[in-house]
Amino acid sequence: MSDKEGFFIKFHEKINNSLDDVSKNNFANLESNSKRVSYLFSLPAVKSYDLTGDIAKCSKDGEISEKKDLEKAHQLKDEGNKAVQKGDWAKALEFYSQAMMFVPHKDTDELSILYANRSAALSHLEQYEDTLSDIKRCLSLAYPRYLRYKVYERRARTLLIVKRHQEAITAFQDTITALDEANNLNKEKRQKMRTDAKLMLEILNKGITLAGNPKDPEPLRKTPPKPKLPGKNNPQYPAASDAIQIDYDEAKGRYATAARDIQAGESLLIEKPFSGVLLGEYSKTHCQNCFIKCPVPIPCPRCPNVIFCSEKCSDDAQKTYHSYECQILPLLWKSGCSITCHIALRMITQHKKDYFNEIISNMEEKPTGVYKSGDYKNIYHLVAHEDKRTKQDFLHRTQMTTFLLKLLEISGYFDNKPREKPIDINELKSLGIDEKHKDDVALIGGLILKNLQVLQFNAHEVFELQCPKPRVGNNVIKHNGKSVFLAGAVFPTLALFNHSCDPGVVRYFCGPYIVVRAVKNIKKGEEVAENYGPIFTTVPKEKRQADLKEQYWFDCTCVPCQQNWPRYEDMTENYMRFKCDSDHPCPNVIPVPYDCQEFMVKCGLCNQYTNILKGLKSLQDTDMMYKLGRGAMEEGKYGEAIKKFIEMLKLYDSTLAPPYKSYYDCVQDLRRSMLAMGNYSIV
Ligand SMILES: C[S@@+](CC[C@H](N)C(=O)[O-])C[C@H]1O[C@@H](n2cnc3c(N)ncnc32)[C@H](O)[C@@H]1O
Repeated sequence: MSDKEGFFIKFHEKINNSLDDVSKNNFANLESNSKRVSYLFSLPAVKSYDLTGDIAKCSKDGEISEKKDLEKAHQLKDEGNKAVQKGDWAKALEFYSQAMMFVPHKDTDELSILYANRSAALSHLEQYEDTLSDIKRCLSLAYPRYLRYKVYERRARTLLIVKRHQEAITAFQDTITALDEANNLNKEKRQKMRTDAKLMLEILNKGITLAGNPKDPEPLRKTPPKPKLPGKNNPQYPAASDAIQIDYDEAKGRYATAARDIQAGESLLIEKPFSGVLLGEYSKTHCQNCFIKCPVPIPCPRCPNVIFCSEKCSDDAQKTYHSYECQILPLLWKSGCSITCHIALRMITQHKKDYFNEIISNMEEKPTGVYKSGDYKNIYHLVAHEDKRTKQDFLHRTQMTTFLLKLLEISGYFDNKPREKPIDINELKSLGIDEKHKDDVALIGGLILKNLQVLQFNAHEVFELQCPKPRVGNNVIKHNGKSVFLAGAVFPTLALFNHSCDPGVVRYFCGPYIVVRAVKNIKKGEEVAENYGPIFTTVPKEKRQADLKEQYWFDCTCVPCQQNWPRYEDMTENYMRFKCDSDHPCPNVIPVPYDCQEFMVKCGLCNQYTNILKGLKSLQDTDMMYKLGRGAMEEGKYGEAIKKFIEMLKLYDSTLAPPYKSYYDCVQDLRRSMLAMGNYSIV
């Protein structure tokens, strides 16, 4: 194990080895999560466990977390200024952004200067909405009064470019007023700026009067709009459309089915995660709160560890989880614990302790009523397979819980007082938690242990497409992007969908929202299944089944598994799979060779005849449609491509039964075109 991997695995091994058989047996007899956690914490070997040795190995000079550091901020600002002198505005933007992350909270004047400098870089890079945002931030801080004329003038000129003339008038007026305090400017320069601003005011006022005093256009949106389901939502499961219904059976638990015929392309579910956590390696490039890439970040006021895309995301995080996680994040990352551990912790830090104290009394009752994505009780009742767990499994997860609880204690969570100062390694000399938090250990520890079990089966990866830089004059071709795993999250309604090796849906992300769309036509009453990893077109049945059993603890009985469908590369194209189109609905498939001379073929099941000529005629145009769809895709016209692929699937479905290659070519391209609608970044 390298230090880079952290100490979490070693920690488990050591704790495991330090427990005697009696303790392990006692533990095995415990019947609730909270008893398991409390018991482990009562053992001297656990209480006295010293974490400092483990941590020291993976921290530089015993430092656990990076601190705000004005000197470092100054160095980075200087680099930014040098980049400006070379005219490299993109580099300047990067350095100023990095510098901001290290400015201590109290040094608001320094931060305001960085915002002002960055607004200049953004203006040169023609990112006008960002320029205006940074100017606003700069002015809301302690930006020196004698310099304010500069940013007011930049604001005025930027507003002119984006044609917000009414606002530009105010900004020019502010420039003139601010010039009174510009005591660093010599008289002539000051006078010239004043005259220019007055002239602009005259021109603007005249223009606006002539145009009939029109309203300014709305600012351009920086964040993607919240996606919306077309049509009606399911009243019981509002994150899903009314085309989805949730059914239950003893063997499969809950699963989604089609409440009516669903057309390929339909949006079926849009949901925000109950909890989601960005991977540590993206904490300086993507928003901690909504996971979108942010080239113009705003820093956390207290730590240099994370960035946010907007004040809204920053506020959401600061008011909840991040105030507690701020100081413990580096330790969490360095420990090498999984993203699942971090989500289990976030599910706690996003609410105050009192919230859990209030809801715990009726937690075991099955939730009824509207299934809301923000309701912890729904998460608590997701599949955890508690009855199938071994004592070793419980012990392992309870050990994870002890570490997370220790971090919570250090974070100030139990005292409802977010920690301000960085962690001192000596605080980790013992894993034990102060006696006064005994009840918290039982309550919150029990919930973390439950979260860890639930997340094992119900968490999803959050990804974005990383697209290569386009050649000059080209569109960004997003379907060629690489899917990159950014974060982990739990989506409570999506977690009710079961798996199939031939899934009916695709999922992608718009900001923090997951969007689930049909990639096939699905008949009323049929299952709407998603995919947990292995797909029949690429992975052999034995491997799919083994992986699903190991990870999700079920035996897959989907149609491709039952009928042993061939992988894509093994699909033969020497016959077509006609659907029996007798008057009585018949599920049979009639294999017809390509060189078949007859046009009426008999079904071996219902003995009725199917007119294959009619079917072949309807498929005549599919080759051309596919070419057009692919062509649109290559030009980045994904809406057009999707339309063509959907039309094709309709024709295929009216005649042939999968699996066959051209059907999966079409489904695959439909899937790729839809993925291109989601989050992406240029690399
Ligand atoms: C994300 S949950 C899906 C919803 C779950 N059925 C429920 O009742 O809440 C994953 C779990 O559902 C069950 N499951 C998923 N797909 C299945 C399938 N194709 N057949 C049987 N069980 C399945 C397994 O128990 C799996 O661990």
